[in-house]
Amino acid sequence: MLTSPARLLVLDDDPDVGIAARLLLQRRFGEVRCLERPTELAATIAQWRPDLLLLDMNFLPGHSDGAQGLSLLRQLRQQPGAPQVIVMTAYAGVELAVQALKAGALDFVTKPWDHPRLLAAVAAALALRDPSRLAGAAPEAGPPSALLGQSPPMQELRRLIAAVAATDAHVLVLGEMGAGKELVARELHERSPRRLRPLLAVDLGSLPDTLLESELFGHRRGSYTDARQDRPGRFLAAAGGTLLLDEIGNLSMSGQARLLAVLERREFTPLGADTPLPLQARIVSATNLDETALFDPQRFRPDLLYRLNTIVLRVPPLRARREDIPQLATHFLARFAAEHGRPPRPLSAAAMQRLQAHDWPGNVRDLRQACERAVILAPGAQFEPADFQLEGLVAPGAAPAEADRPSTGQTLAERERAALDEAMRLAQGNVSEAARRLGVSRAALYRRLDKHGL
Ligand SMILES: Nc1ncnc2c1ncn2[C@@H]1O[C@H](COP(=O)(O)OP(=O)(O)OP(=O)(O)O)[C@@H](O)[C@H]1O
Repeated sequence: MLTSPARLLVLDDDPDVGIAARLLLQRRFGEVRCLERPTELAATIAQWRPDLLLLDMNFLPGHSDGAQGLSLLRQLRQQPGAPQVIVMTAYAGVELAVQALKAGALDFVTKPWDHPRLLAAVAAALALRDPSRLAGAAPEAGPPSALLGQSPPMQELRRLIAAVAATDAHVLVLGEMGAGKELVARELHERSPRRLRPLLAVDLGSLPDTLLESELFGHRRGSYTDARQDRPGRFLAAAGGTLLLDEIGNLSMSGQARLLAVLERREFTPLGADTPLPLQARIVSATNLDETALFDPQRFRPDLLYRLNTIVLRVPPLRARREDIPQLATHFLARFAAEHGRPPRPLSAAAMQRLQAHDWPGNVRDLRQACERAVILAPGAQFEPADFQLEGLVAPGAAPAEADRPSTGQTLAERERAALDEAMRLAQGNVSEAARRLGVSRAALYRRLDKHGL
């Protein structure tokens, strides 16, 4: 898509910086003008109306505290219609970056800059101002979708993702474990103007209450005994990008209260800091709690839910979209064959039927794992039903084969425990390896091991 060229203004007392910025940015984004003195800034903005200002933080020789840049930034924020600002400094510590963001900068880069980093920051800033620029500014940045499945519910989900991606609305992703909630959050980020900034995820289920604020809000050096240096929290690190709050349903009541305060005020205060910072990350939250539990006020604050669920994306369980199974299975089998150095092999018709008939209580993650196991263990030239070891399978209208007969009365919890046991055994106790085999994060595995007392 063609978009109108952007207007970029660079203010830096070093003319070489202006030349370098023009060489890098002009061809890609539009016109670049350079100023060396802050006194020319107001008139240039008024007359030329730039979309974005790249602002040096120090103009007087020997100064490195960024005070001049900060003061200019504050003045600019008072002016309606002023451009977005990315600050540049050779002396960026977290301290100055934090102050600049607090004063209203959208982002910061250090000099000498890293080209991809500066290009990404500029593209993201322009896209935030005008999402239609994204396609023209960085066509290679949008990867093909990783979210497979052409069933009607998946098509509907994709349509919703496309519709909300360009907005800043908070999104709540609901679905059973392993259904693809994190992948949906990634897809949302990748389709959004924020995709050139980070997508960060915090697993609230494994984060103790005591670490919640430091992790999300960050802290200043000395704010508590172990805080030896400043640490930007996730809210700050995801500025301009997306923050996925995973397992939000596991957040304690006090954690819920603290999160609510941030979302209401759209600002947060790092531990030990005096003034708040603006919340510039888009919040996407996810949970596998079912909706009855989530709407239980004893468990989850309705006022927080109301903030989080501006848009709700429901990821259907795999058993509700069995027509997606062939595509997913074929994809996983090919991928794991390549990964494990095995030749590609077809699925027999019986195996495909078997996979489609299975209920997949652990959803796509289960299917993925069954496919990896089959790739490693299957002896024949094609995959047969028994290669997937689907104990517990009851194909509708069909008696299960002897080898696949369900182990009597096993509950989901028992099967989860058995899967954990098996993964830990195969990984010889190595948690990272076991987590990889199960397709979950280390934190999620620890939580589940803990739940089962393993
Ligand atoms: N539609 C899909 N297409 C391709 N891969 C998928 C799809 N859905 C899920 N997966 C894969 O299945 C695995 C589980 O997905 P994901 O981690 O997104 O699930 P989740 O719902 O967030 O799980 P949990 O609730 O346990 O955290 C991942 O490896 C993911 O890449």
